[in-house]
Amino acid sequence: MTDTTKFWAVVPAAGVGKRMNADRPKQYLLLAGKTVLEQTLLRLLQADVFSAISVAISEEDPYWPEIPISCHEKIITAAGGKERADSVLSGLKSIRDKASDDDWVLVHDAARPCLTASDIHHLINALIDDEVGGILALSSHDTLKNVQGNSILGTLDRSHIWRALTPQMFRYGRLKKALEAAEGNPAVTDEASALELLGLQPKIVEGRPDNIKITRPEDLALAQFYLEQQ
Ligand SMILES: Nc1ccn([C@@H]2O[C@H](COP(=O)(O)OP(=O)(O)OP(=O)(O)O)[C@@H](O)[C@H]2O)c(=O)n1
Ligand SMILES: C[C@](O)(CO)[C@H](O)COP(=O)(O)O
Repeated sequence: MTDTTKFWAVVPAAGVGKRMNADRPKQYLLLAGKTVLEQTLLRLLQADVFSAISVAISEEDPYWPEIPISCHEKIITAAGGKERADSVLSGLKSIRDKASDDDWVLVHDAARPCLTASDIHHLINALIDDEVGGILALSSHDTLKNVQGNSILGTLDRSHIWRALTPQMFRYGRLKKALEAAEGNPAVTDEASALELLGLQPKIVEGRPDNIKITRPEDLALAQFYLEQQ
């Protein structure tokens, strides 16, 4: 890495949060006195490593202009897309005049507010000299079953099954090209899967188990607990 390499963050925050069954998108629900999105952005800013943070916001979003952090000097707003991958690509395009192809981009879900600055630096330190990049992930502590309907077909080798988290860290140019090549592909639910489609093998870096994604109603209380413990 040259000492001119910069770090950028892209935060997909344009989802509707269907599984949350709330009166607003989950990134705008209150968590420890702030919105989920503000908590997430504060975590990224606390890492003190990003040249800028591009936040992909739905064009129907009335909440974003009302939260003070949207005016932060390091925050850039991008238009969200139909799927998460489209929002991430839009975020990448919003910094194309600033980022170099060899700069690192960390993509982090708005819905993961319990990320710690230490895990951001853990991921960067682990991959800074890597050829491809990679992701924070969690190994499984449970027995894993291959299931069809409600029947068990067999037991999986848990050493080969990891749960992908975010941030996911890749070089700007390669990530943008991979997502452009994968546009419209529903199998691309994270950045690593777009790189995999190019035949690359992103690395796994074990992350903290409290870096949960707020997805269902019960996740909010768990996130509150984790923020209180950190
Ligand atoms: N078109 C989309 C869809 C999702 N996201 C973001 O991607 C992250 C992870 O996605 P997920 O947990 O699936 O969020 P939602 O799509 O909002 O949830 P649901 O599937 O329950 O609607 C979230 O921060 C979400 O805001 C996005 O930026 N653009
Ligand atoms: C990117 C991600 O957080 C990795 O686990 C996850 O795939 C995003 O949530 P979604 O429900 O797949 O959109």
